[in-house]
Order: sequence, then structure tokens, then C-alpha cells
Amino acid sequence: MMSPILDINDLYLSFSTEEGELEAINGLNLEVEQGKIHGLIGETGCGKSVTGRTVLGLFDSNTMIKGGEILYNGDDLLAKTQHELQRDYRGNEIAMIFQDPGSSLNPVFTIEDQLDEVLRIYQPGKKADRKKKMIEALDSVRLPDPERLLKKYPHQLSGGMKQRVMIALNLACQPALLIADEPTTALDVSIQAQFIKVLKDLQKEIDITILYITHDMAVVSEICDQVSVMYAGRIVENVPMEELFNNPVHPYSKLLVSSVLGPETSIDNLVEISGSVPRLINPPPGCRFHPRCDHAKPECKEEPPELKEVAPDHQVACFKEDLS
Ligand SMILES: Nc1ncnc2c1ncn2[C@@H]1O[C@H](COP(=O)(O)OP(=O)(O)OP(=O)(O)O)[C@@H](O)[C@H]1O
Ligand code: NI
Repeated sequence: MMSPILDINDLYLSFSTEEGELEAINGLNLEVEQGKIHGLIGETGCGKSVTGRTVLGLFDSNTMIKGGEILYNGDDLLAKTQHELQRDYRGNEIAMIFQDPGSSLNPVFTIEDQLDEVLRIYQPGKKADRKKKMIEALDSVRLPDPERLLKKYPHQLSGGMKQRVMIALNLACQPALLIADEPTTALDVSIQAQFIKVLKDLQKEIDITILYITHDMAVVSEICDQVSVMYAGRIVENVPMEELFNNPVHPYSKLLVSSVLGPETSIDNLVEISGSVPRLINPPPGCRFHPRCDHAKPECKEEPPELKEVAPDHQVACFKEDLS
């Protein structure tokens, strides 16, 4: 296998809260291969966003890193200072787009001002050169008439256009890895579909790797090559996208896939179907899924199972004997 661009090993992360220690990330192992669109899925609260933010070193003040490493092309990002992360990684190596496109654009500046600000930080040079880059960036996300668009303010754009400007802003410095945290949630369904097409085409053109966080299985099937299924702070299955839908192996993945066969494609409906996600303050011991699992046996309550290879590019963390 090619070496992964992002390789998270045994990450443990807690938040200190008034009620006690909240164990949000619990032995997370995640490998993202260069050039792939890699989905990270799981129910609300399972730790997807925390994982994405941690890669960029964006920590809330009550964060405690308890162990592990986050290798980006072999370098441990957890060992870097905030200054190093800002100078060497954020924006020009790793970029991140968030849920609400509108809120990330500054309402009082034009699109040109905002693109120029990003470019000036990472690629100083002549204004004319930067202008050319801005137009290229807007072109690359299929925004019509980039010259005119540069003069506009965010409120003059639709939600879908703002989302594309956000991608353009993020890609202006040509990062190698893009972390997209539920970027389509605030968009209506037709714009969502367009957005996903733009991102997918773009990914092929510019050879960027994308870690795509979502709880929408329809989106997963549209865009992802590989998928990691997360449950209560840990990856329980890592699987090629088509295999996830045709042959999910972990009992939780099976539940996820069967819960979204109807018109509702969001994972969040699962809660009603089969009990709730465990609290992360005093979580269940061993495999955190065992209280909801039909196959649970005594050993599942002792140690969490490690990821085991069941097929090429396909690993499952479960003690069930017959992993198929
Ligand atoms: N600063 C914080 N202090 C305490 N708990 C936090 C903090 N930040 C996140 N959490 C908790 O960590 C857990 C993981 O949160 P996270 O936002 O990563 O979930 P998620 O999988 O992204 O969910 P969603 O699908 O709803 O976005 C949740 O239980 C959340 O409440
Ligand atoms: Ni989230």
C-alpha cells in the first residue's frame, strides 16, 4: 500500500467538564490514503468534528491529549507548536471547510478582499499575480464571471455560491489535504448535489486528498472512495465505499447501512431505532458498542477490539468469530 498522507495512531483525547472527564476520542486509528476521498461517518457526538479539528491543532481550552500521534506525511502534528502549525500547515498544506458557509465569510469585505487576504499570507507577490490566482480559484469551482464576482459582498451570493467561494478560498493556496466537516448541511438538497459534483470533479483535477465528515449516507455513496465508521470515539470499520453498502461487517456498520435504505439517508434517525449513543463520561468498558450489540459476549466488556484486516483495504474492530 502507498504510504498514507494522514495516519492517526492510537489517539486519546478528553475534555475536562464540570461533570468529569469526557473521553471523546478513545484509541482512534485512521489512515487516509493520498488522492482519495475518505469519508468519516457516525452518529452525532461520536467525535468526527473533534477529530478533524485536532488534525489542525484547533483545540478548545479544556482539551487534554492523552496519547497518540497524528502523522502528516510522516511528521507528527501533535509535536508541533501552534506557531509551526500556522506557518507550515494550516491553509497551505491542510485546509478545512466547516458546516455553515455564510458564517465563515466576512460580511463587510468583498470576495476579492477575502481571497487576497488568504493569498497574501501564504503566497506574497505582485497584486496582479494574486489577481490571476483568484480568478483561477473561482474558475476551478465553476463560478461564472469571476471578475465581477470578486467585487461582490457575501450577502449578494446564494448559499451554494458562498459554499463554492469557501472552497475557492481554501484551495487558493493549493493544500494537499482538505478536511470538509459536513459542508453541505446548511444547503438545500439541489445545491448539495451541485456542490458534491464540483468537489468531486475538482478532486480529480487537482489531485487533492479529502477527509469528508458527514452523517448522510447518500453523500457517502456519491463521493467517497473509502469510508471509516466511527463509534463513540473509535473507528470500528474501515472499508471501501461499495463494500460498506454491499457487505458491511461490523454490527454497527450493518445497523447504519440498514437504517438508511429508505428515503431518509441521515444516520441520525438511528437513535430512534436502536437505543442511544453512550455518554462519554464513564462510557461502557471494552467495546463501547456492546450495550447495543446483538452479538455481545463477555470479552466485549473487557478490552476494546483492535482493527483486524478482513479483506484488502478493509479492517474491522470486533470480537465476533465470523467476520463477514
Ligand atoms: N470543548 C468541549 N468540551 C466538552 N465536550 C466537548 C467539547 N467539544 C466537543 N465535546 C464533546 O465531544 C464529543 C464529540 O463531539 P463532536 O463535535 O466531535 O461530534 P460529531 O461526531 O462531530 O457530531 P455531529 O455529527 O453532531 O457534528 C461530543 O460528546 C461533544 O459534546
Ligand atoms: Ni460534527
